Amino acid sequence: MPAAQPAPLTLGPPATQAAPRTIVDIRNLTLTYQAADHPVYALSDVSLSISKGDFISLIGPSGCGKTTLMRVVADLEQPTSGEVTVNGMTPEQARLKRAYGYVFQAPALYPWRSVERNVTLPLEIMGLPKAERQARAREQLELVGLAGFERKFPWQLSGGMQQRVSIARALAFNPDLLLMDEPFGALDEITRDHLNLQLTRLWLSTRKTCIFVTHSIAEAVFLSTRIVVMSPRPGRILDVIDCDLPRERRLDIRESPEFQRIAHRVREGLMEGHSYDD
Ligand SMILES: Nc1ncnc2c1ncn2[C@@H]1O[C@H](COP(=O)(O)OP(=O)(O)OP(=O)(O)O)[C@@H](O)[C@H]1O
Repeated sequence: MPAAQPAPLTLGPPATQAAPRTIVDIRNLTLTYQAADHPVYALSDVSLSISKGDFISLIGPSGCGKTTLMRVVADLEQPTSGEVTVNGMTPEQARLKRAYGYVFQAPALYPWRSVERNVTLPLEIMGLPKAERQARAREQLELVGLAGFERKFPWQLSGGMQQRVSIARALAFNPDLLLMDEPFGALDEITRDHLNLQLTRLWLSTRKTCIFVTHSIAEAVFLSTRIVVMSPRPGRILDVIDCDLPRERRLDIRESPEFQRIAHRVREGLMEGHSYDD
């Protein structure tokens, strides 16, 4: 009998175990924050199942709980009631196993570390050898179109480039799931178009499961396989819309009748849940 091999570094379920098709399962999730003087009803009875390879956008009015929902999946908030599993694990287990990468609204890079050393930071914490850290960082920086920028510092890059560095950092430890909280919200429209294109290519080549928060209907339709439309607070799911456009998307798909039809349905959902009287 061959000698037992040392266990490989597990970044998700063990390789021998077939990956579960459902990556994120949310059942009857309710979350109430206890603010100083009153409860804040952030989420009410949210149920959603996200399959491997899905690109899900969460869209809804400001304050409807989109970030809260992502933070529950990431084990950064605890639900008041309901169940959430990530890769078949509790959010806490998934966090400890580094099952997801998280991209915040602002790039949150360390200004004193080079681009490469920002990307290698989570790998340093995991204790990977230097050569492997560098190889992985270079690979991820190439994926986000930043090959050649390894030695630059964040302050030498544009906002869009900084956000690409934070995506590379989130991908560096090869998580199954990528959580992105309005990563392009602060960028101008042309840069945003460019990053949307790059993100679809990245998603196509890596087949990561993505949850993406946005306020832009066009961005949601362009990127997603499914769009989750949420109501004003307390956030509930109003509609889940399949985006059955071809997976390989160019920007001019936005002119197509099918794209317009989906965008219209998202807009209708948002208007239905929202009062515009004031
Ligand atoms: N730690 C907290 N304590 C109390 N209330 C909170 C806390 N975090 C968020 N909230 C409130 O919960 C609600 C949902 O917030 P959340 O940030 O999830 O909304 P959002 O849909 O992501 O908003 P936006 O689109 O503006 O980013 C808001 O009313 C917010 O003020």
